[in-house]
Amino acid sequence: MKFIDQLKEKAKQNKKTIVLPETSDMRTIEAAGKVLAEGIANIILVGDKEDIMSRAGDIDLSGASFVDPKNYEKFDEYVDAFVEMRRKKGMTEARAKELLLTNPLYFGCMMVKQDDADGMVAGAINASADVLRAALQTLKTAPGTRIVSAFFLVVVPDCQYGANGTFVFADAGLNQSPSASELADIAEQSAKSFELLVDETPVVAMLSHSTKGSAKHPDVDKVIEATEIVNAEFPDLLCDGELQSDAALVPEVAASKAPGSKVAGHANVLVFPDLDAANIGYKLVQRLAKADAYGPVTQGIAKPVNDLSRGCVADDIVGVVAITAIQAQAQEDGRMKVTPKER
Ligand SMILES: CC(C)(COP(=O)(O)OP(=O)(O)OC[C@H]1O[C@@H](n2cnc3c(N)ncnc32)[C@H](O)[C@@H]1OP(=O)(O)O)[C@@H](O)C(=O)NCCC(=O)NCCS
Ligand SMILES: CC(=O)OP(=O)(O)O
Repeated sequence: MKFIDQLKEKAKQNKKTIVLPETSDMRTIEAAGKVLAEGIANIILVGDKEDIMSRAGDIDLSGASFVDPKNYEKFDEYVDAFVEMRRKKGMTEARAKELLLTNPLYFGCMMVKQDDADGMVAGAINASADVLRAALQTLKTAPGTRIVSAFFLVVVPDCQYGANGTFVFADAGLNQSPSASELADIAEQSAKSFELLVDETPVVAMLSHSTKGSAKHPDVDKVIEATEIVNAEFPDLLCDGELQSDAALVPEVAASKAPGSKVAGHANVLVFPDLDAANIGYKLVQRLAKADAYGPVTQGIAKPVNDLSRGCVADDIVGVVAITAIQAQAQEDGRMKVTPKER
């Protein structure tokens, strides 16, 4: 079975309700049809039902729910809740009304916040910053979480590295210049996400342009410090750094560059030193190695809201919907809990 089909099967076991706010986008409509046809999740489409149905053509959306902010019976409830939570940030009733009427990202996040949906997926037509800001402002971090971060689940065809070519790439979507402490949090979160989605032991490489002292630079020092934090706080987690990506992935290179490392040559969770490296890296692998790349999937938000690349195709959206449903169930079960140590 293809890896993505395993994720879909997992999602089907506990059918969740996922809201898709970007209904002016045909890939989103196509994805909604596929999710419904395959029984992966229940779908809420935000917008005018007639308009969406007319654009859907042959795509069967008969199983979807449609919610139009303009005439939704809970609209005023959402406005009140939004004002209440953002009052200290200067939110007024008029501004909240306007935002929830005109910006489907905020409306979708409020559906999740108010428990009318289990998760949201967007980002096919909106920039990541806009999707993530709406989620962070409304849903906030999960208890005990210091930072929210984002990863891609990358599935490389015909690849013997990682978990049969499956990897987590982090943080490829959110934190632009993480500190050593933030990188350590990203590593812990990413290991948990890998375990949840791939069902294999995470092997975490803290990536750098240096392997075990081969280069000296403050950027390298940051990765070394992050690795030390992870190893001190999570001694059971297989994590090593600083490693170049060839040393992280290829056993023969690992043997010469990082002899004795339990991680080098076997990594399946790749923690990049910053967003530039991670975002550029995942797109290169996606486009040059023809990998599937699902995400950016967030980790650490109180309830799952996941992003997409504007370059996505409908099947990417379907995959992220399945991942969102799995995360929602895991959060409900308390499987994603973190207990951060004081630093
Ligand atoms: C996500 C992002 C927009 C947040 O930016 P920001 O300037 O902190 O945005 P805001 O100030 O509006 O923050 C919104 C809220 O999120 C919180 N927040 C921001 N980053 C956070 C993080 N990593 N973890 C937890 N909360 C965070 C802020 O504290 C703020 O909370 P508040 O409004 O309740 O006080 C910004 O980090 C970003 O643009 N990241 C890069 C996204 C991107 O372009 N990715 C590349 C393509 S995938
Ligand atoms: C994740 C990402 O890079 O998003 P976009 O391609 O939309 O900028």
